[in-house]
Amino acid sequence: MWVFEETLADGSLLTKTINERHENTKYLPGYSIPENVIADPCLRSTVADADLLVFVLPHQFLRTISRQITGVLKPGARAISLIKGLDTQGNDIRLITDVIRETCLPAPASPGAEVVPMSVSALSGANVAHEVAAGQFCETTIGYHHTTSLSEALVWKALFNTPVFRVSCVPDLAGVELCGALKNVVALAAGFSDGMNQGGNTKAAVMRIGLLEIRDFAARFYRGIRHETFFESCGMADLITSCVGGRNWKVAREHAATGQDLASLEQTMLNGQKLQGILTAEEVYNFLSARGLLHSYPLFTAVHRICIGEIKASDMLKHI
Ligand SMILES: NC(=O)c1ccc[n+]([C@@H]2O[C@H](COP(=O)([O-])OP(=O)(O)OC[C@H]3O[C@@H](n4cnc5c(N)ncnc54)[C@H](O)[C@@H]3O)[C@@H](O)[C@H]2O)c1
Ligand SMILES: O=P(O)(O)OC[C@H](O)CO
Repeated sequence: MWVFEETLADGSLLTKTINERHENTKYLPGYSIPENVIADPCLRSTVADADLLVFVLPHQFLRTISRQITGVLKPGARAISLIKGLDTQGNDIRLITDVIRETCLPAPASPGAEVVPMSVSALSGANVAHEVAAGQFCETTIGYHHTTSLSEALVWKALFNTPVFRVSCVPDLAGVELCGALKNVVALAAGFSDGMNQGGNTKAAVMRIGLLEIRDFAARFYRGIRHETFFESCGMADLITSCVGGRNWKVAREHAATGQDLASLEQTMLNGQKLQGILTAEEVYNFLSARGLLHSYPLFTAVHRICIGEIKASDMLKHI
């Protein structure tokens, strides 16, 4: 397991602490990591011989790591993304799995041979990390490209599925990824609603409107989106858990209740963890704005405007 190296508050290195204590004391304190998982600060040596690569890091760091590993990966290696976010190029939005496929290239099978890009799937679901680590039952969804075969996804299912982590596979890669990324924007909206002391009816309305915007966005801009995907764990279920106890929800609630700015709250409340919703709201806003479509996504638009201080959280409901 590659771990971004950090010096902890007591002066020790994060990788050394993980390997000696078998616990990630900064990001997942209180849970044991199996002894066969070794934290390695060297990205290239970690990935060099891997047949299966699991990408799970805040999406803003992906392009930096892909630059370091391209050409090092084993020919025939496959990847799966657990990242909930999007990538932007100017005013264009890219799926994270596309970025991995295009920028993390394997070495050629023999000198001079054509480089064959990796097959990349996505896993996303109602999977708040500490609950998964505690072994509480949950479900998750693996999305594979609708033009490829189920056998690709079954490799990943064999790796991830357990009696308490139940995996379903759907031939809708874009749908699974978009649900995972866009629910973070809706979770911010739900947090603003709760922070303003609105009740369950209002929050339910915010979540419903948010789910419609997610579905509309996916269907408008991507091919092969399946209606059923929104009822998988990656859809409705992740939206619910994120709006009930996720970090985006928590920080947004605090912002609406106290008026403190979101960036400082992210720092003080999350101890180095990152909010994905603020960045995703900005990316989606720029993408929609460039296409003259902000009016079709009032909730996504209002969330970004609140994040940049253009409107107040207390005015959100007027805008949606
Ligand atoms: N935490 C959850 O409950 C959860 C659940 C499901 C999916 N996800 C998704 O998984 C992805 C990662 O989330 P997370 O919660 O593990 O991370 P996080 O938000 O807790 O961010 C901290 C992580 O970022 C790493 N990091 C810090 N600086 C870095 C850098 N410069 N380069 C590379 N890595 C750096 C840290 O080592 C640490 O692993 C996100 O897309 C998130 O949406 C998270
Ligand atoms: O804590 P959040 O808001 O990043 O959400 C965590 C997971 O994505 C929930 O499935």
